[in-house]
Amino acid sequence: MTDDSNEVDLPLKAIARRGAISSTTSFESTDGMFNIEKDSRLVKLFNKAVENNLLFTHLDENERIQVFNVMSCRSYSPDEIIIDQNNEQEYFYIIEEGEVDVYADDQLIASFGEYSSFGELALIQNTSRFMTIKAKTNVKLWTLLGETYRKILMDITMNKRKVYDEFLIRVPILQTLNEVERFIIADSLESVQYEDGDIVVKQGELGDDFFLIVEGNCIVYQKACEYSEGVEIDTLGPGDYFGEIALLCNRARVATLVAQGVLRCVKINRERFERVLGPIREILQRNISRYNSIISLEQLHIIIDKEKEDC
Ligand SMILES: Nc1ncnc2c1ncn2[C@@H]1O[C@@H]2COP(=O)(O)O[C@H]2[C@H]1O
Repeated sequence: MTDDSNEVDLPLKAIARRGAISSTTSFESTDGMFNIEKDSRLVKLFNKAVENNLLFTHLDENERIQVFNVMSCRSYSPDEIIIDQNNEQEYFYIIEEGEVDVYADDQLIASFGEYSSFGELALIQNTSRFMTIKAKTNVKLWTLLGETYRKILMDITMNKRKVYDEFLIRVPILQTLNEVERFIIADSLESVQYEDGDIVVKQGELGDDFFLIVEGNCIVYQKACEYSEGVEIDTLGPGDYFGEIALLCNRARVATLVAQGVLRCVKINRERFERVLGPIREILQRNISRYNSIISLEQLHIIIDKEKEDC
């Protein structure tokens, strides 16, 4: 095995680009490797390799990059053992070049090729993998120690809670929540940024996200019917929210929101919305009637109230 030393010689750089709210922490991985900022080609390769991996889908781009940056590169020749069954360290692997064979008690159980990832069990638990992995060809792969991944995840979570809590505590709609409820929301937030004129949500389209504005403003436009002109009906700013109607009422967006200058938001997807915003669902529903809307939102209320009765 050869450690690709050019990787280690690179200067230590910041591990994550700053998002709307992001936390950057430096880590020294437990296998002695430092953070090495990965170039865009590698980030693309890693993203592709983990695209169907559940353990990465809940991380946003910044968080994934923090994990990628502690991955170490190793090269192997054909037939070289990459890991043997009795090795106590647990790794997750991404193959950049070549192919590997996986054996359990000398039985070939799987083969993996370029851009594939394997060993994700190592990321969630601390048990022996009972697998021997052998290079089939010349192989270049990237490894992540399970322990390092778990530490990063813990640090990301703690940082995110701390950073977001300072924001969430000032959001009017969340005033009734306690600290634990705010932490649950913080864990689910993803930061997004829009440039001046960007359409964030569009009337008539289906949507899956609920937004809180961190910084900047957006203008709310609405049209009375499909063919009429959009009319400016409101402006939203820091601490305001939008996008709840599509999620609460399971219907298309009732307004178009356009960024005015740089707009920084955090968003929660549909799947998490129900779970984390349950405690303020009723307030959100009640507030819909306060909108200065040019289309009737009464109908929506009838639907919501009916749903409540049915429950
Ligand atoms: N006056 C308004 N009328 C309707 N929706 C509004 C208004 N002001 C802000 N909005 C938000 O615009 C959002 C557009 O997407 P949704 O329909 O999901 O949810 C809507 C509300 O959150």
